[in-house]
Amino acid sequence: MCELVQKYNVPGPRYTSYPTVPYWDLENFSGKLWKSTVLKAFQESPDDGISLYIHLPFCESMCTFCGCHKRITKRHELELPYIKSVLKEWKIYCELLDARPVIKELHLGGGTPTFFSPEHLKLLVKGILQLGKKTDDADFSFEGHPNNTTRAHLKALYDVGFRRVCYGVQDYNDTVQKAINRIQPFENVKKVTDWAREIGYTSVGHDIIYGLPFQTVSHVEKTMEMTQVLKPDRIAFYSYAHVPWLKGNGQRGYKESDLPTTEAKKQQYELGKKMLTSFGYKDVGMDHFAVASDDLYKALTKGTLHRNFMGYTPSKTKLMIGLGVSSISDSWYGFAQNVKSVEEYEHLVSHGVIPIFRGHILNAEDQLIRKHILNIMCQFETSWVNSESEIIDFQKIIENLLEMESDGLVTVGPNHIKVTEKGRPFVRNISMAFDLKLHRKKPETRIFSMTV
Ligand SMILES: C=Cc1c2[nH]c(c1C)Cc1[nH]c(c(CCC(=O)O)c1C)Cc1[nH]c(c(C)c1CCC(=O)O)Cc1[nH]c(c(C)c1C=C)C2
Ligand SMILES: C[C@H]1O[C@@H](n2cnc3c(N)ncnc32)[C@H](O)[C@@H]1O
Ligand code: MET
Ligand code: SF4
Repeated sequence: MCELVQKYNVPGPRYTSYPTVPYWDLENFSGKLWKSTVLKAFQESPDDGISLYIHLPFCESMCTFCGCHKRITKRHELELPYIKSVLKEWKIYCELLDARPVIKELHLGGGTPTFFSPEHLKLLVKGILQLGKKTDDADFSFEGHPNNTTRAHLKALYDVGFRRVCYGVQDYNDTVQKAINRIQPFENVKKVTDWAREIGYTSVGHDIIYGLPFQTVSHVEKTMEMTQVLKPDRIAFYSYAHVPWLKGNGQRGYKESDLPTTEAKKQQYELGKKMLTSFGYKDVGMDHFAVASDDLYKALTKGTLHRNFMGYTPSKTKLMIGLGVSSISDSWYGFAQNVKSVEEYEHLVSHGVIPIFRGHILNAEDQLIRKHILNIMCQFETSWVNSESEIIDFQKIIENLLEMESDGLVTVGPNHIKVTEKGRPFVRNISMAFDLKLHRKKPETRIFSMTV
């Protein structure tokens, strides 16, 4: 296993989209094309509903491991203008659609949604629901910071339909917490987890990371033991993505030599996974574990599991609109990303403009490859019919997989590929075999995190 880890630990995309952002064809993209794909996806899926992601970028202090798009500030007077802008952006989209949108999924991410006051968050969600309506089985969720989520936040969001929350835990060890500038005692996580359950949330998630600076196998062991005490319904167990070259990201306060080696990181993953399994958690897909009764695991068994910019979700909607700075939207036929600066964002929406700055329209090849990568990431297998060979070169893909086949990570049939149990930690590498854009043009600079 160790040799495999060394061998396959290469830079690679996380495939929250295909094509991945660095491979978007910016020249053949326009706001006009984008709007036409949004409308098409909307009209083609009247019954599925749409997904909304809202990015709330502010945080009071900078965690140095964090790869998310955020703005560090203590100026809470920024809250209201930002929320008004998000509602304006939503209005622009609603005017484009020819019917009242039905919302299947709503996720508040960040940054720190709980930076905002409960009143402002309620105002935001009520404003969204004024122009749209919820499906009966809607999944409304948010990311809560254990250090500043209050009972009032949980209650306010519960009242407007939220039933799922995830908290950033990362690691409970003091040395690790100091290194990532995030002092967060167990008591805080316990308090917010208990409150959520008392109020009636049906799914509480914890995010845990391995491979953090100064983190050891025994820190992971201890963090898992403490996690078991609180019994979260879902656990995201992420590999630390070291991407210090991303602009505005604070990954500096520690040295590369403070990070665990590839081998140590793999041991942390193996132990974490073993412990989670022994506690009764099910492995859902890359990075995700859940109790058997959680919707995410049920989706895996039903074959409806889907992956988008939010990570894994229980079902697919054709249209996902991302509101707020840096958010990415997915219209099935295209992707578009919003501008990253708060000022520019607020300026654009105040002029009635959809605030995107780049995007990609999928051609027939992209759509097929995306389908297969989604199958690999969500169902751990994929198959194709002969007519697809006219559009993509499966021989090339099979060639790319030969070495992984001989290492026992996949089985390859004439028109079927299946990830083995041993191959599961390598789904990113296996997906890379399908990424014809990556094979045609290898990146010249570092853009992706390591796959292990
Ligand atoms: C709450 C924080 C977010 C996490 N993922 C996203 C958010 C908002 C959404 C997201 N993730 C990526 C993109 C692509 C945009 C881009 O500019 O490349 C978006 C919109 C990809 C990504 N995420 C992480 C990295 C390092 C990258 C880019 C490079 C790569 O594919 O490796 C880090 C990271 N962010 C989040 C997680 C869980 C995570 C790493 C495990 C959360
Ligand atoms: C939303 C969740 O994303 C995870 N997260 C944020 N940045 C990184 C990173 N660089 N590597 C791995 N996980 C990360 C945290 O666990 C957070 O809670
Ligand atoms: N900002 C929150 C936290 O750190 C939510 C997860 S990170 C985007 O806990
Ligand atoms: S981990 Fe959460 S609180 Fe910390 S900087 Fe990132 S978004 Fe902000």
